[in-house]
Amino acid sequence: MGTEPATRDVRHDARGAADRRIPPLAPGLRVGLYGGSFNPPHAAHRAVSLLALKRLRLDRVWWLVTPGNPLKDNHALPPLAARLDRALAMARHPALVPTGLEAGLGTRFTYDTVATLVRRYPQVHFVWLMGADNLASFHRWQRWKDLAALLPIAVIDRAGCSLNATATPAAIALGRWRIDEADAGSLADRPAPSWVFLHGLKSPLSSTLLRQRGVS
Ligand SMILES: Nc1ncnc2c1ncn2[C@@H]1O[C@H](COP(=O)(O)OP(=O)(O)OP(=O)(O)O)[C@@H](O)[C@H]1O
Ligand SMILES: O=C(O)c1ccc[n+]([C@@H]2O[C@H](COP(=O)([O-])O)[C@@H](O)[C@H]2O)c1
Repeated sequence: MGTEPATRDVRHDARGAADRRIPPLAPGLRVGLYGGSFNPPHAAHRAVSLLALKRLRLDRVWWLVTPGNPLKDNHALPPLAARLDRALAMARHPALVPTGLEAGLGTRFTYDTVATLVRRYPQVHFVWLMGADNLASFHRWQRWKDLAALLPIAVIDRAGCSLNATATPAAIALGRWRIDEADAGSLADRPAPSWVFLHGLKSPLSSTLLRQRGVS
């Protein structure tokens, strides 16, 4: 009886460590990196991932559940372990892999995370995935031009964002490296910078909406 809480803590710590590890990787794999707060995860996260898997011909999509978006106020952000548990429940697909690896690496800025991964796994084809709203604020991300030079990027259309997403500072600055959507299947093999805007998903779902409805 007296040892029960301690035993539970040990198990929790072991789980926590596993959650923060880099998932298994083989050379040549095509891996989408899909960063997010996932507060809470929702069906559009899954739909974006499945669209990217198919259209970009990826082998996996890792959901990088962030310790905290550097541009957001995170005071009410639930703990990483809780968001990861919900992400695992939402993903329900062998190729969708929620992970807390940024907490394990000790990185918070996407540039630092991606720089670490591409350096450690030079034979893996990583692609950054994000919704169109993030393209609109991308020019405020730390070292965003350097990030765009590290790996190809796919931007997925989002309800309310598509009209102006491609007229934003980052989209204009990176304009000459945009490829045709018809060539999306080759994005993972291309040298960076290279990016594509994927239409075909216009989900109005958001974590904000779910929190407002009290669903989270
Ligand atoms: N409906 C959607 N369509 C396309 N992309 C989406 C959609 N919802 C989320 N994303 C993308 O998923 C990634 C993770 O997003 P996040 O976890 O912040 O969810 P969110 O719904 O945008 O949350 P919040 O409303 O709290 O900002 C981001 O790149 C975001 O642009
Ligand atoms: O690196 C940055 O400067 C940076 C600024 C804003 C957001 N990001 C990343 O963008 C991803 C999407 O965040 P969010 O909160 O919109 O889901 C997530 O992985 C964040 O860490 C990264």
